[in-house]
Amino acid sequence: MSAPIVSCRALTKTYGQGDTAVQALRGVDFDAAAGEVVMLVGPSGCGKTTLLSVIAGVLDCDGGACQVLGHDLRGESAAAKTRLRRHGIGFVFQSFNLVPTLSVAENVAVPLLIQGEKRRLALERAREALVPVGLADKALALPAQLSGGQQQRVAIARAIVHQPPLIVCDEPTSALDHRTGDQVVALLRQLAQHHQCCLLVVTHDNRIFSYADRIAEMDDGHIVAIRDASPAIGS
Ligand SMILES: Nc1ncnc2c1ncn2[C@@H]1O[C@H](COP(=O)(O)OP(=O)(O)OP(=O)(O)O)[C@@H](O)[C@H]1O
Repeated sequence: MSAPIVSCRALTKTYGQGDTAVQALRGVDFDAAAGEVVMLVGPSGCGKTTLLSVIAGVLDCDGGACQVLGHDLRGESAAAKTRLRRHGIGFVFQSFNLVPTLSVAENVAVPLLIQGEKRRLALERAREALVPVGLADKALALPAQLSGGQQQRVAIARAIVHQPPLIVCDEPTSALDHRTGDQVVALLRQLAQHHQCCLLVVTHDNRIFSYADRIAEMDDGHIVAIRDASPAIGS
């Protein structure tokens, strides 16, 4: 197995307290390695987004252990987690989350600018990142001038521009039609493999399962099964 990128043991997370408490994670064991695509699936409310958010250092867990990129997240300060997110993790969301007033290239440059890269160099690298997603000619466009599939490809360029070893995606295809969603996930898989990064995808979309190496099924705050998937043809 390649280098471990994520390792969770007996992970627990509860929202709220007392009568209104919701135990979203009830002891999750989960591992993911460099170069693999793992999809987190399961019924609504089973804890997929919570698990992804803990792994991405966006949410704190209450119990158990969570190692990401060699960092023990339970022992990390908020500042250290912010650094980990900025340098180590790329994010792709259901609703693209592009800044409407920035050009496509400026949107892609955001992770580099946040890291402190000089604007000229950041924009140059952003334009380079638009090439593999097929949008080099849209660098100066505004997000609203692009289709949904094109906007998600911009978001993918933004997720990979700083070459993070981990990319997390929450329902990346749910705002897209089937064909476009398929293309977007094929592209994500191809780029993740090219950069040997670990790709974690929360999804309800069983049409994209064939792009996973492994599928982790969640139910009621647990991972109840992990199975190998058949990788998509041509990957
Ligand atoms: N901020 C919050 N405050 C309170 N409860 C929450 C919060 N976020 C999630 N929950 C609850 O935690 C449980 C797990 O939610 P989570 O969003 O992780 O599930 P999910 O599997 O991603 O669901 P979906 O597929 O519908 O997005 C659910 O019962 C949900 O209602």
